[in-house]
Amino acid sequence: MSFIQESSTEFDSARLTLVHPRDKEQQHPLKTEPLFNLPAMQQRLLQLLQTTLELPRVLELFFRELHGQMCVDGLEYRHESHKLNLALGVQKLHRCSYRMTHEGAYLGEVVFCRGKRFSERQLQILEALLGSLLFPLRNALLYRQAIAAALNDSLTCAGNRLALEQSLQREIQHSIRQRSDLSIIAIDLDHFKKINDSYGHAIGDEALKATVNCINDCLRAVDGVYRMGGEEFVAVLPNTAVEAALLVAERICRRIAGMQFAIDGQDIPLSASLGVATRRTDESAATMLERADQLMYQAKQNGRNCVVGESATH
Ligand SMILES: Nc1nc2c(ncn2[C@@H]2O[C@H](COP(=O)(O)OP(=O)(O)OP(=O)(O)O)[C@@H](O)[C@H]2O)c(=O)[nH]1
Repeated sequence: MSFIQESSTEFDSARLTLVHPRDKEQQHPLKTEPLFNLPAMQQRLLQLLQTTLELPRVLELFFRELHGQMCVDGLEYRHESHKLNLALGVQKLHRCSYRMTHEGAYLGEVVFCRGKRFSERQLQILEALLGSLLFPLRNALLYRQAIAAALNDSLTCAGNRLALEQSLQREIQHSIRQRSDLSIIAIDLDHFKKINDSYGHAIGDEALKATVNCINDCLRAVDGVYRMGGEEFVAVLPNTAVEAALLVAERICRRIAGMQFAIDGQDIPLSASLGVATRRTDESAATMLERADQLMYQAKQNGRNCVVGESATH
C-alpha cells in the first residue's frame, strides 16, 4: 500500500523561511547536496523568471527548471480571487503545498507533486527555491491586476469598450480563418433614467451589476459581455449564426424582464431592448456595432422589452 504524502505549509516572504513545525529542528542554514548546486540554481531562476510578467510563463519556467533538476513531476498553482487554476506536468500522489504570502498579501498556493515521497532534504531545497519564485509571482499578479483594470468596467466587472474592441477584432480574424459565424447583441436597459430618478444612483448601479450577471447566465463560457457605457452592453457570440443569436437574445430579454430585482422588499421592474447583428462578408467591427445599435433602437421604437434581428444574408 502506498503512503500518500500530503503536507501544507505557509511560505511567507517576510522571513523567506517556513512557518512549519519541521523548521524548529532546522536551525542551521541549508547545505548543498554533492550533486546539486543550490545557489547556482537560485541564480539561474532569478535571471530566468525576470524575463516575463506573464504568470503562466513564470510558472512554466519555474517548473521546467525544477522538473529537470529535482524530479518534480507536476506543479499546480491556484489563486481563487484571481480565478487562476493552472496545472503543469503530470499530477502524482505525493504532494506538498505552499501558501505563498508577501507582506500579508496572499499570492496563491503552489503544489508540487511526484510519484515518490519527497525527502526532508528535497523539501528544504524546494522551499529555498520558492524564494526565487516569490517576487516574480508577485510582479506577475500585479501585472494581471493592471491589465484587468485597464480592460474591465470597475462597476460591473464586465469588459469595457477597449476590451470589446480587442475581442471583436480577434473574433473577426478567427471567424475569417475558420469560416465561422460571428454574432453580437446590443443590449440597452429601458427607461433606466427613471430607476435612477426614482430609487437613486446607488440602486441604479446595483441594477447594472444584476443585469451583467443576468446576461452572463445566458451566455456560454466562450462568449463575452462588455459595457459600452451607461446602461448599454454588448455580448459577443463567436461561432454563432443569426438564428442561434436570436434565441440567445430572446433568452436574455426574458431573463432581464423576469429578474427579481427588489430593494427593501419592493420589486423594481427592469427590461431591455436588444439588437442582433451577425457579421456580413468583409464587415468591420465598427459597422457591425453600428448595425447592432440601429437594430436595438428599432427594438426601442417597437415598444421596448423586445429583440430585433436581421439576417446576415441581406
Ligand atoms: N446608476 C447609474 N446610472 C448611470 C450610469 N451610467 C449612466 N447612467 C444613467 O443612465 C441613464 C440613461 O438614460 P437614457 O439614455 O435617457 O436612457 P433610458 O432612460 O434607459 O431610456 P431608453 O434607453 O430610451 O429606454 C441616465 O440617467 C444616466 O445618468 C451608471 O454608471 N450608474
